[in-house]
Amino acid sequence: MAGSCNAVVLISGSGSNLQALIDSQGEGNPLRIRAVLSNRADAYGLTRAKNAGIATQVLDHRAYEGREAFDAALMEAIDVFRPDLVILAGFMRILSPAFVRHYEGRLLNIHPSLLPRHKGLHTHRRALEAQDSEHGCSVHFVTKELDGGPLVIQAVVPVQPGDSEETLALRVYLQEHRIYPQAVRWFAEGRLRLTPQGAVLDGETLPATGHLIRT
Ligand SMILES: Nc1nc2c(c(=O)[nH]1)N[C@@H](CN(C=O)c1ccc(C(=O)N[C@@H](CCC(=O)O)C(=O)O)cc1)CN2
Ligand SMILES: NCC(=O)N[C@@H]1O[C@H](COP(=O)([O-])[O-])[C@@H](O)[C@H]1O
Repeated sequence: MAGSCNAVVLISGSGSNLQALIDSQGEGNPLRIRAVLSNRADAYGLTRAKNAGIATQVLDHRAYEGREAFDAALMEAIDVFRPDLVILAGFMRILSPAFVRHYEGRLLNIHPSLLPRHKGLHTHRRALEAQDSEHGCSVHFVTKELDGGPLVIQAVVPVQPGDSEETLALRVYLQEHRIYPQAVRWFAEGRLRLTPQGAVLDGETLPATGHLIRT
């Protein structure tokens, strides 16, 4: 990664986290997003990438016979760009063990909950149904355990009386757009890495929560 950190971003939807990462480039940040790949052709994130002059490609998972076949095609498409880092930014497919093995240690994800609470989908609704007083978002290294990889950063947001899924999601999004660019920049600068002991930042193993931010 001499000088710059080549990244490929995987999306499935709006791409607001992708936009935050695009906007974080430059100003001494070694991050260089070389391509954006989506499993959905209607993902608005593809438009964001094109507007930023970034290469895009769609691989529709429904066109493949099973998860492993899709993941094999995805790896082939990703490796064309020889990435130092693969970033999941609202990518809504569970990745096979073969995919994770291939990229482990250079594969990050952002999840809209305070992991390990509310792994999986529909996290804002589940936080409200559980009457959680706090919610938030987590950046983690991706492992074969779904949403179970070592945490890098978490941002905590309060759940407010009368919150709907939409109002809570907006509050979480604001923090996602802060913590993901920060975590990615740490990796791009060579400060963040995955070890058997967990996520390590500047030589120090991070706590189980990762770097915790309270808003
Ligand atoms: N092996 C891993 N794969 C993925 C991880 C991970 O930690 N390990 N993180 C997810 C991201 N994610 C939550 O942060 C997530 C994405 C998708 C799903 C899911 O159930 N997907 C369904 C399809 C849903 C759809 O198409 O709308 C599926 O793949 O069958 C759960 C969690 C990314 N992958
Ligand atoms: N389990 C994965 C998951 O739910 N990821 C979530 O999808 C949204 C994508 O928004 P975006 O496309 O605007 O970045 C984000 O809230 C992200 O945390």
